[in-house]
Amino acid sequence: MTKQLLTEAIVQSVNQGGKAFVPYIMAGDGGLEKLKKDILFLQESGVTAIELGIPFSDPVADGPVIQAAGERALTHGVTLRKVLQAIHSFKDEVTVPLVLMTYLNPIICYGIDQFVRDCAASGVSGIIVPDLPLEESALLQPALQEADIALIPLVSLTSPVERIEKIVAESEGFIYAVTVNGITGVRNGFGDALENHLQKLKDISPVPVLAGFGISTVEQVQNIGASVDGVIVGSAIVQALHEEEYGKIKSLINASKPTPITK
Ligand SMILES: O=P(O)(O)OC[C@@H](O)[C@@H](O)c1c[nH]c2ccccc12
Repeated sequence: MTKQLLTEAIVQSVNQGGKAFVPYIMAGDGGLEKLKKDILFLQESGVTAIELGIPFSDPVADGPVIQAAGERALTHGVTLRKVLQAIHSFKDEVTVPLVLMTYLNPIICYGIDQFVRDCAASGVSGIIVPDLPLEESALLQPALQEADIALIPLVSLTSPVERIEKIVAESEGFIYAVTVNGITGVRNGFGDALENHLQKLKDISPVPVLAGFGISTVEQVQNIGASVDGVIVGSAIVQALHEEEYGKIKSLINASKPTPITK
């Protein structure tokens, strides 16, 4: 699937009167056999796209829930290569865009060109590399361009305006607006400056803006979603999948759908 389809999927969720909902899952949490089941469950439950995390030994941006999921996946012997092979094996059944989230090191070990070719062959439409600074994006960009895969930029709350403008100008797929300073994980409140920040991003961005980090409840999906094109929910989904609380996942997804008119 191409990067245009990723953007279109988000736009479509918004045009239908709701918001995009993108769950983050840790590939291979519970073993790679479970990956297909998880992806198809989320797809059938109405998600817009799926962010697929690759387990890594040194996940510097990750909080305790995702770290623990990564460790479980690593115990199952999950690697970047195995994840790409797995999604390749069932790609004909996947209709939602997949965004791969991996740190830079596994990509370098894999070989950049081979990595991008294999992502394209497995139907990946975007990648997120949290430890790749904008200044180094040329490392991946030519190969990704060729393969029609988006490099999704992360914009933090503390990025200065000039930097945000630069990131936004080069953005593809969507912009990942990080809602808190710090690591991933469930949080109860957000800073006062958040709504303004998200609004500003939306005003200047040519691609959709999705907000992520610390979104774990139906209310947060609705409240944060209201300022942007959609939300990304990681830790809450990872935990619920681990505990097989499928109803909880469905209600989070439903919170992004158009609200029925009640008389
Ligand atoms: O877990 P949270 O707080 O819901 O945040 C989403 C996040 O988990 C997911 O997008 C993600 C997982 N690892 C990352 C590393 C960097 C940026 C983003 C991520």
